[in-house]
Amino acid sequence: SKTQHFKWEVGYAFRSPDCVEGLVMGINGQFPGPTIRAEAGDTLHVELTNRLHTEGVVIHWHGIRQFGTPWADGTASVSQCAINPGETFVYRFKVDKAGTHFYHGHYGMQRSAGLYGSLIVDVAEGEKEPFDYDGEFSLLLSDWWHQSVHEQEVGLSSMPFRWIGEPQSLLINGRGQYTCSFASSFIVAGSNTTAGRGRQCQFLGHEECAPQILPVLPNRTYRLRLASATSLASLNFAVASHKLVVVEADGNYVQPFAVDDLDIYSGETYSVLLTTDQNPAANYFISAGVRGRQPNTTQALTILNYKPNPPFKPPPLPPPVTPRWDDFDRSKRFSLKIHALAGRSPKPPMKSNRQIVLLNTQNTVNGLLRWSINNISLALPATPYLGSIKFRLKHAFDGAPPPETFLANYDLMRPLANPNSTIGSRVYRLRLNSTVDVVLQNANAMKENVSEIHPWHLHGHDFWVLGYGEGRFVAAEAERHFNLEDPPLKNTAVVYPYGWTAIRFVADNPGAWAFHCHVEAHLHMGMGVVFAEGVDRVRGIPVEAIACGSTAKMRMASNDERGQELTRD
Ligand SMILES: O=C1O[C@H]([C@@H](O)CO)C(O)=C1O
Repeated sequence: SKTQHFKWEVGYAFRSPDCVEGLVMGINGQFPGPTIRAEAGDTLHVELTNRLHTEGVVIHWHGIRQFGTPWADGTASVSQCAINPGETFVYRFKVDKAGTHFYHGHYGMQRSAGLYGSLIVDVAEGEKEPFDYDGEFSLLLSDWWHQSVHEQEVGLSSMPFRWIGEPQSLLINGRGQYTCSFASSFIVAGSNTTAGRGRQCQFLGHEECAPQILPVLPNRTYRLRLASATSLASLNFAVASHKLVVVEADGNYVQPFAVDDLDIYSGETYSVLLTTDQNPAANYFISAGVRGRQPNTTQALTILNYKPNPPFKPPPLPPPVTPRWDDFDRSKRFSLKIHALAGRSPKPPMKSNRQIVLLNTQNTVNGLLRWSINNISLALPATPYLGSIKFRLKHAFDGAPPPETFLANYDLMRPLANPNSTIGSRVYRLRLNSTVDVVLQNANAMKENVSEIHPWHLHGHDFWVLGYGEGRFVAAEAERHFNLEDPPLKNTAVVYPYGWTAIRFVADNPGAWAFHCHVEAHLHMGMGVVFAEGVDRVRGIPVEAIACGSTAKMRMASNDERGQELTRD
């Protein structure tokens, strides 16, 4: 293993991700940011300088557990202070496990501004993956708005509320087409399958918004690494005429299974194997279309280009049809196909020490639309939790324990009679090395007969997905059906409308960790909680991570010396 050094500058640039010019947040002038390629066991040393003129920034390494380096998790207000314009923060951490990951901004809604990139970890030298392939491609999926992130943020916290709406475009590796389609000859009336804007794109290949084509040879097997950095969209991914064999989910091996298409939620990653066993005289469409919410966005397209066909040779067959957005039974069937690969992943403890039930509801707080968890809507404090817990700064956040469940007579199927909830900053304190079950319980939103889909992402840990269910989670009944045999290990899991999802994890990573809906707007509206375990054991928090809020004042009050010691202790 080795240490890899990167010098990155985050800044805005004019780009045309979907053929329409706007501002993107890039790294070293690149959008999406540079791909990091490492080997398991490597240490990454990323020197990040903020070249935004008036905003702080942080970068979260999604899927990396940050054992021993909780301050490098890159979550503003949780693991560190935002990096100020002109300042530099060094992210130094180990990538301990092979897998498909990505990185992204985690301050305000900066992920939506385009701050993301791929992070691929290969197996360590001498190790082997449990499958073979001849070549690979990384496809980072995202959604894109023409409205600025600032307008989006202000709209979400305005009265009257202004929802961000569905994205204008879907992007594959930062490329989409808003003004034209390169499958216009296949337009299906009334469907979002192909671009509604009938103009045919004329690409030479060098255009910023030209799709990145995947060149392949016949009769080979390719690994497609998919990662969804979307802000809102749940996606369905497919390659016309080709089967996809799922082998990895969120950086963990799964029991291989073949599908025609797969659902991928924001925050998830998958590897699929594709064999080029179709007629080699043709090219084939690759598509990603919206699922889970009523779509108003045309599907993202690129081409599987059988060599030696020209890259843009039009495929004779239409793009795959994205399954109906609200066919949730279909989505659930896919979720239930995912099992851990025997012998390659740890099994869950058979019992948990604690069960936390998290009910999500859409609420109003002083008339503003918010999301709440057990009736508390998360408002991140000015002082990051890691520092304020470590140094016992009592007034930096609400120290009361948050509720472990919700009222038994709560009607999940109706809008709240009283939609008021409160803003809060409480923390679930977990006993170090205890086994924790979390049940995500979905419910009706503000509008009747609406319950939305939410992908939840846990920082600092992988978790086992023990089960999904409909309606109210009833422990005695549900637990009998938990999968304790071969549940998949993941870091993101979806909770379906009016349903529940049960996960289990071991709180074995000293630090403060966010657990939240990965829909950017929903987190902004309060849809998250914070877990903390063993923080008193955390040693070596860099000064830069705590140079704000109450931890900064603490250091000044102690004339710097005690502060220095404290952070070194
Ligand atoms: O948080 C959300 O707000 C809107 C809608 O519920 C109210 O406009 C929407 O679709 C969300 O996901």
